[in-house]
Amino acid sequence: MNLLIYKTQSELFEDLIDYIVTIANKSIAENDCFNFVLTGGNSPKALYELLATTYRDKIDWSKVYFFFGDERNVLPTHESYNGLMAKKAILDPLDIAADHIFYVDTTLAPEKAAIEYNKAISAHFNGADIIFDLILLGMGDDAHTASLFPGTTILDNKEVEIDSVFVEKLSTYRISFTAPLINKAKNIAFLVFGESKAQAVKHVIEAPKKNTKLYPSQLINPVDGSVTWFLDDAAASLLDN
Ligand SMILES: O=C(O)[C@H](O)[C@@H](O)[C@H](O)[C@H](O)COP(=O)(O)O
Repeated sequence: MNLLIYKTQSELFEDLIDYIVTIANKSIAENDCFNFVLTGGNSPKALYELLATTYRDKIDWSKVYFFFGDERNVLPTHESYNGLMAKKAILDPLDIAADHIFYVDTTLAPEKAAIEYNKAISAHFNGADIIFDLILLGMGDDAHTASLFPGTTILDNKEVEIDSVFVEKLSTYRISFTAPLINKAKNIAFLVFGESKAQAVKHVIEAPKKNTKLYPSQLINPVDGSVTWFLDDAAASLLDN
């Protein structure tokens, strides 16, 4: 696990973009494509906007395929649909082709949406192992990541797949990558900033004994890949070393 801590968000974004560009260009050079999983939430919006403007010339976007690590159970036109945030922040500005974007079809019931998403992603990987080049993750102040929330059934799903899950505390369904699917990735990057996340960061990174039911982000341990935490000082403020 790599831990990178920054004084400001702009310094964090600069390094995170350099990290993304490096992985993207290596993937494109080796496989002529870059399979990139976006996170939802508020943290990544400015990152996506920077990739689509200041840094747009750093990557051949025609070779990039976009996926979503989780999605809310709302229609694609709803303001809290992660796909809509990404569409506005990066996918439309970069004019990404529709067949390069894998949205979760939330016009379907959650369980069916997860089944269809699994089918679409398996077809994209053409029956090969589903190993993404890079998965971006955020983390909530309750140490959830993607839609792996504390105490939910998806935490026990050991399959490499997308699943639907009822999240009691939100009284809503979510569609999400399981931890085993996330852990297959070549590269995983957590993007976590702000004081409100400091306690969760400490529990996830420094807890002497794991408690993945309580701190689901502890489930993220890539099988062969690497995980890098991009934190600002505030989010890292309770870490010992
Ligand atoms: O659908 C989502 O909301 C995300 O996938 C979720 O896991 C998010 O990354 C965290 O909740 C952090 O969200 P913020 O970046 O808004 O703090």
